[in-house]
Amino acid sequence: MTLLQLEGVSVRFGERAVASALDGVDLAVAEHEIVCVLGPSGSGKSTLLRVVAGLQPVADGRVLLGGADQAAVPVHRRGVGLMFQDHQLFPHRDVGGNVAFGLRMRGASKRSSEARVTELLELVGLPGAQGRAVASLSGGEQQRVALARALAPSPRLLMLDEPLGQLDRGLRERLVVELQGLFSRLGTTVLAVTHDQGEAFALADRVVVMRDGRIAQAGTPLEVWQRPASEFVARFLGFENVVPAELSAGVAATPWGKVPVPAGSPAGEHQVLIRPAGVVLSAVGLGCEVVSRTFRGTHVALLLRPEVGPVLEAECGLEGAPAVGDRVSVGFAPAEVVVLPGE
Ligand SMILES: Nc1ncnc2c1ncn2[C@@H]1O[C@H](COP(=O)(O)OP(=O)(O)OP(=O)(O)O)[C@@H](O)[C@H]1O
Repeated sequence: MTLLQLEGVSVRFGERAVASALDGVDLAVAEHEIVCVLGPSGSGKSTLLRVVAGLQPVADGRVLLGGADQAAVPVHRRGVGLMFQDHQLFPHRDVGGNVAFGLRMRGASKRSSEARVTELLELVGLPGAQGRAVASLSGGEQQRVALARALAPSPRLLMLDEPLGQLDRGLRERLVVELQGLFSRLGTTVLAVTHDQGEAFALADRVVVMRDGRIAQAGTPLEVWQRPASEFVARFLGFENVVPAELSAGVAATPWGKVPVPAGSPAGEHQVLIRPAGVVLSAVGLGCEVVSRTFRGTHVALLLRPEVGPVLEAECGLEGAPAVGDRVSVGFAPAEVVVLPGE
C-alpha cells in the first residue's frame, strides 16, 4: 500500500525565481519501502524532505500521507520522524533525555517513556547508555542515539537527510548494513537523502536520482545501475565511457571504432555507455596506452589512452594486470554496452 504520495509537487524560492527547487515531482513510497534520493548538490533533495515534513510550503501539487492530503496538517501532526546530517542532539541532556525528547513532548508518562528508551537503545546497539553524556559519545554512537530519538515516537515515515554524512567510510559501511537490518525488522518506511551513491545503493529498495528539481530516474538499485536512463544519470553514477554513436545492425560506430551493441538496440544516433567491465583486454583490437591503474580489491581499474577517441575506463583481473605505460589492445563486450535513451 502507498504510504507517501507526491503529486506534481513544485517549490519555488523567491517570486522571480526562474528555476524551481522542485519542479512537478511525482513520487510514491510504499509502506515498508526504503527509498533513497540521490543527486548532485542543489538538485532539490533536502527540499523534497522538507516538503514532506511540512517545513516547506509547496507552490503546486499535493503531498498525501496514508491517502490524506497534508496541506493543512502541521509538522508535529504528520507522524514523520526526521534525522538530519548533524544529528542535532541536545548537548545538555544525557542520552536517555535525548531519546525520550519526542515521547515526553507527546505526553508520554515518565514510566512508559523510560521503557521505550530502554528498548530503543537496545535496538540501536547502545544498551544501558541512558546516563551517558552526549559529549562522551563517538560520532557513530551519536548517530545511533539520533536514530533512536527519531524512531522513539514510532513515526509512520522516517526521513533521513545525509544520515551517515559525517562518519568515516568504514563506519558508514557498517552502519548501512545495520540500518538495513533494523529497518527491515521494524518494517519502517524510509525516505532518505544522500549524495553518496554507495550508501544509497546499499540501503535502498528503490533509488530516485534527481536533477534540477526533477526526477531523472527512479528504479531498483540494480535497474538504475544496469540501465541508466540518460547520460546525466550514467555520469552521475561515475561512468565515464559515454559517447555519441551511430547505430545500425547491432553495431555502434563510436569514436573508438565499431562497438557491438545488445540485440534489439534501436538504430540511429544515440549516446552509448560502455561500462568499464565491457572494455576487455584482448590480443587484437583498439590499441591503447595504460595511463593509470588502481587496485580495487576484486579487480584492477585501468585508464587507457586509445589511438583514437577519448580516454577509456576499463577493468581487468588482478592476475596479469598491465602496468602504467604498457601498450595493450581492447575489444568490447556487448553485454556491458547500454544505448542511452535521449534526455
Ligand atoms: N531557503 C532557500 N532560499 C532560496 N533558495 C533555496 C533555499 N533552499 C534551497 N534553495 C535552492 O533550491 C535548490 C534546491 O536546494 P536543496 O537544498 O533542496 O538541494 P540539495 O539537493 O539538498 O543540495 P545539497 O546536496 O547541497 O544539500 C537549490 O538551487 C538551492 O539553492
